[in-house]
Amino acid sequence: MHSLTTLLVASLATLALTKPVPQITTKGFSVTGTVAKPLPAYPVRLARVYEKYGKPVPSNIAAAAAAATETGSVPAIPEESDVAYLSEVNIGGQTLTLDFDTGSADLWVFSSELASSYTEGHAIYNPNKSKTAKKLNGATWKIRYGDGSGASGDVYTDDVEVAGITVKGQAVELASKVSSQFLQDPDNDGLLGLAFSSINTVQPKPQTTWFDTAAAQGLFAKSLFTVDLKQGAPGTYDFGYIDSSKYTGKITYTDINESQGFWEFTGTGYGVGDGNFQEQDIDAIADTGTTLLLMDDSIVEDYYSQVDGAEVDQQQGGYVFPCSAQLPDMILGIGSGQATIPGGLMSLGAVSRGSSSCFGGLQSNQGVGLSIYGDIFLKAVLAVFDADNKRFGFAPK
Ligand SMILES: Cc1noc(C)c1CN(C)Cc1cc2n(n1)CCN(c1cc(N)ncn1)C2
Repeated sequence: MHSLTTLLVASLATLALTKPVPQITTKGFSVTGTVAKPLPAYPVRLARVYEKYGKPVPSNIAAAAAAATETGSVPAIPEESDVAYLSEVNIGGQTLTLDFDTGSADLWVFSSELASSYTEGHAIYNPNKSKTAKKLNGATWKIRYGDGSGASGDVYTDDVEVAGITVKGQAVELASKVSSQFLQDPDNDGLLGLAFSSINTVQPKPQTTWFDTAAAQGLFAKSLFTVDLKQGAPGTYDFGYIDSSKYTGKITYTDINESQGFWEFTGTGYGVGDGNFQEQDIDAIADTGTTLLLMDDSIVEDYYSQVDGAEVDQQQGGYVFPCSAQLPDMILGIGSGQATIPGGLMSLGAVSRGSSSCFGGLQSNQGVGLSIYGDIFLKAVLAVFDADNKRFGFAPK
């Protein structure tokens, strides 16, 4: 960066830290007198300028950015057989456990607007019991997921706390209808979408995800979150920072294409066990809301051809194999690196209690043309969803 720019940035930095500035609140401007309380955005924006040009962030700016922004971590608790992972969220003083989903962009909840026969066993959100709820008049939503499940209803805004970080005025979509798949899952009180807000289903005006609302309010020094899921054990979602103790080696990044609203990238190929790596473009999304690893039939058939006794079980709806089988590792090329999914993670366990037949973690994407790198993949890595730089990263752990 040549001297003029340095001078400019430095003067901006000084300005931001000394000049009394109007305190922007959600209700517009109010001047806070002579107290020089820099806008959260300034030091954060300044830190980003330095980062953008690959320069070290001066300690006073980094300190100001850190003081003005938030980070947080929340456990991700696996449901039975790791079919989904649930995390606590507080909405207007009410605690629910939601499925954080990087494959969708609606924050919806089981609510007081559902028939009580549908809410048994669930925590529900009742806006009439919240001091901060406001109805978003005229707004409705309706979502359909890849497996045919879905829900619909109307919309309020309220204060939503995730990982100790509170976002004011967040759109909360109340379910007045949910499909049968959700009724079978008593611990799941709804979803918190972490895909791009461009695919939010609220009409007439789509709303932003909790993460995008928080980022727009300048709450994060770095607009990114990490996902650390584990097989049969609690993991974490971290917001605004990368915890270096959660991975080994280095993080490998690949650019994402957000035009479909997903964390979508082009994988570089795959390998089965210690076999040859097959270089091929794989259009993939990183999706915490999908249990499995869903890929093209050719790859699925290649993988199970190396598993003795593996076969398609129509009744179970996919490949099964003897639970005694030694499963090969699955290697996924991403960016300049390769993610290894150990064979032990490539199973969802016995198809039913006591059965010796196990359900494969890798299944067909039914030819939809997109591969879905779901929880089976995410259990093998520390995943970084970096919105600032429009990139997805992974590291061994
Ligand atoms: C998950 C899951 N899988 O088997 C069961 C049972 C569950 C849990 N149970 C509540 C049923 C269910 C179905 C869905 N979910 N939960 C979460 C959202 N869904 C997604 C998200 C997404 N990104 N992509 C595809 N579908 C479908």
